[in-house]
Amino acid sequence: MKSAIELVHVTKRYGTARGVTDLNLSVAQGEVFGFIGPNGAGKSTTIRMLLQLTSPTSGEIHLLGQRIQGERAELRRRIGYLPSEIHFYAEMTGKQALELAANACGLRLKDTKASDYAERLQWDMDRKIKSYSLGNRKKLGIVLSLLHQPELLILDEPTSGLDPLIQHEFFELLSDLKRKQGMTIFFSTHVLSEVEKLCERVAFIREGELVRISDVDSLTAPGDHIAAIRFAEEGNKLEAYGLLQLDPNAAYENGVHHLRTGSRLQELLTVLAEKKVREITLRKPTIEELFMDDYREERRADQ
Ligand SMILES: Nc1ncnc2c1ncn2[C@@H]1O[C@H](COP(=O)(O)OP(=O)(O)OP(=O)(O)O)[C@@H](O)[C@H]1O
Repeated sequence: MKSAIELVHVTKRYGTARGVTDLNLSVAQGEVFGFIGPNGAGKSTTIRMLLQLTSPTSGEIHLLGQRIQGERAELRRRIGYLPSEIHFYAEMTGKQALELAANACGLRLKDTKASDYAERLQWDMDRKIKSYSLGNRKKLGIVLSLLHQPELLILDEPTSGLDPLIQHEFFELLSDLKRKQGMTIFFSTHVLSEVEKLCERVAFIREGELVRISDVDSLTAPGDHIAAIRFAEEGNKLEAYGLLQLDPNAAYENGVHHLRTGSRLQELLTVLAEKKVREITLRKPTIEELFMDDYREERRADQ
């Protein structure tokens, strides 16, 4: 399959300061790809390079089959971008802002799908921008980013300010765009649970380096669960019942034993079969928890 984004040994330095270091990444056309990392990890730097707002210090970037080198206005027209913070002329209505943007792309607003998108997001484009809540500004930004039917959509922290219902509708819209138009979506966030809902693959970036790229579905092993157990017998049983041997990070809090089974679910069940259990819940680890594991392992390796 052709790639929509290809980073080859991409490094960006700001003077002597780190931006990102030796990124290698390939996003296929039509893929929804999550880009996750804490503040300062290098997400915005990477996005700025994809948008040709800044150049890499070294390495190559290919977008939609073309290498970025110098000014590529034609390529930019095929890309949609939703910035994390959006600023508009306050006295305009949303519709006027859309008209301005449509004209700049050589389009007439009524020939675009703007009103369909606005309806799906329950956004009233006739009000003045100065009256907008954060959520409404975001909605304007979303519609603007989609106005010219881009092949590649780059979203920087797209859901901040959206309430859960609208967020859900926005994700449905993105899934439709992928399914019906084969749009590639590159999605940066530090709200890790979002990528579970939307993305097929995810890359974790930290301190400017990619630490992991993985299919969202295969982030956890089949039997891997987070268990919360309350035994009939009171008190901390982590040692006595051998739970620390199953998971060295197991913890006891307010009468509940928390642990992660990893590949040892069967062993946990054997322990439980011999004890009186009052309550138990099992759930899959979230991406946050998986990410924490990467941190822990690295910290252990550093020590
Ligand atoms: N213009 C700049 N000049 C100097 N250093 C910069 C500049 N932009 C970013 N950096 C540095 O590059 C590193 C990566 O920052 P970046 O903004 O890309 O991270 P981020 O993952 O987008 O974080 P956030 O979620 O906070 O936006 C940081 O160490 C940051 O201080």
